[in-house]
Amino acid sequence: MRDANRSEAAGQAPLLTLSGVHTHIGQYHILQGVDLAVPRGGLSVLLGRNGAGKTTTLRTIMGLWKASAGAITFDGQDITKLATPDIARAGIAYVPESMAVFSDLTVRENLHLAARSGPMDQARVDWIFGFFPALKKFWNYPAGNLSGGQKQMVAIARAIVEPRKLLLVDEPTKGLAPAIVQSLIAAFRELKETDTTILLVEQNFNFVRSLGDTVSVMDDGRVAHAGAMAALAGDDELQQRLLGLSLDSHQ
Ligand SMILES: Nc1ncnc2c1ncn2[C@@H]1O[C@H](COP(=O)(O)OP(=O)(O)OP(=O)(O)O)[C@@H](O)[C@H]1O
Repeated sequence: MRDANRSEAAGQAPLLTLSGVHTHIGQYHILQGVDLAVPRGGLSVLLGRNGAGKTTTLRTIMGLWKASAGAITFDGQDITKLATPDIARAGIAYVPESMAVFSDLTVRENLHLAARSGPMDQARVDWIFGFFPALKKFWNYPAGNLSGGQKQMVAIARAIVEPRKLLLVDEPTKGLAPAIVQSLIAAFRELKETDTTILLVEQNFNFVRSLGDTVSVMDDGRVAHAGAMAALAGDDELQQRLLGLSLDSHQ
């Protein structure tokens, strides 16, 4: 996001707010009062060790799990009780960890299927090529032939082939080789420049330390820390305290 816009955003209400959100999955009480704010226009990161509740938070925002208490407000609208298709229509796109990509279809066909309101808008496709140039190169190739990082780009492109206000991405680096992670960092950097608001779930701190504007760290179904990424990135002791084991195992 450009600096002028970023300082403008500083005075604005967050695009997405979770206040005291609880989620039960069956008999398990997973989210235990999540407070989270995603500012407009930047890249926010949700960190935390395995099982902290990051994926459950994304799924609760999307209405795939229903919040049992608390409120979720998106762009001024209470979306806590909306059905998932209505939440998507309100302007939130979700890229799950499993990357919803059709391997047998070409990159073009993958994006075409994701454009629900009609034919793809060529100007928007060109905009996507601007930050994911690999997709232009492999436009007519089966998506199954692409590398893991490129498939991740197809999954993200599918989510934003139609305009969205907020993009939720769950652990895009999972299982990817370091060189491919580098190309994803470059792609996210370009995507940020387009002013798309992004909430990125990650365990790989090195992937997000230079990308994130703000960061929230989850532990045991709650947000244990929230602030500027620059503050966490520059404070080794805070990283150790908040991320401890997950940092050790992912560096
Ligand atoms: N379908 C389910 N049924 C029961 N428990 C679940 C289910 N899905 C998640 N959980 C539990 O909820 C807790 C939070 O899981 P979640 O996937 O949200 O964590 P996470 O922070 O995304 O972890 P990871 O980084 O491992 O994906 C974990 O203890 C997990 O075992």
